[in-house]
Amino acid sequence: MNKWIDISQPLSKGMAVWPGDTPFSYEVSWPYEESGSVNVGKLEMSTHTGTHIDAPFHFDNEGIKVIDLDINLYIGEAEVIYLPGVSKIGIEELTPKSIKGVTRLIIRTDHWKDKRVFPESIPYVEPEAAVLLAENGVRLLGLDLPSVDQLDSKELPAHHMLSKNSIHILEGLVLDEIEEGRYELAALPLPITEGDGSPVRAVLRKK
Ligand SMILES: N[C@@H](CC(=O)c1ccccc1NC=O)C(=O)O
Ligand SMILES: [Zn+2]
Ligand SMILES: [Zn+2]
Repeated sequence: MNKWIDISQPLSKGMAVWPGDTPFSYEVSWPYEESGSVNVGKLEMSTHTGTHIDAPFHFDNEGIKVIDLDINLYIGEAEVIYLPGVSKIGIEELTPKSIKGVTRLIIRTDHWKDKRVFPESIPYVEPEAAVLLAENGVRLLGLDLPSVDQLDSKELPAHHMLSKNSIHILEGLVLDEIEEGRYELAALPLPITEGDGSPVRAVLRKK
């Protein structure tokens, strides 16, 4: 049996977050010395920190929230494809890859090399690609990038087109060591009832 591989960014102080967003912080707010029996921690973070999923509510006031997401999307068979050096992820880039019948598609670009620094620009998903992905059966798209849209986009066309085509989004994966092929994926969101997104612990196991 193959081992599970962690493809999540460690959550730690000073980690890269979206410019202007809440920095990640963890502290022991009630230390052992005070409580007499336990350390109790306190977290403060953006829901879009590190490896995370977006709920449609993130980009649509009428969209569903994290608690309403189908957990079956985030566990199961996944296909990893490698698109090194691309400036966008469009029909042209996807056509050479066989993605027929793939429910969970994970794209390794290697574009975000130093995860300690937020990137200046990223390859983005072309809205038309969402239709092609949906036609092939994709329901979850995971990437080693902090967004599926250009970083300065206000309209977020890829987020909207993916969502319109029933494709959910998993961002900020660490895929440096992951070869193309068929895997099992688990990347479950936390049950944040009002959530617009959630950090996940994402793991892969080669099939
Ligand atoms: N769409 C990005 C996040 C994003 O756009 C964002 C995250 C935190 C603070 C501001 C953001 N966008 C602001 O224009 C994502 O899905 O992670
Ligand atoms: Zn996000
Ligand atoms: Zn996003």
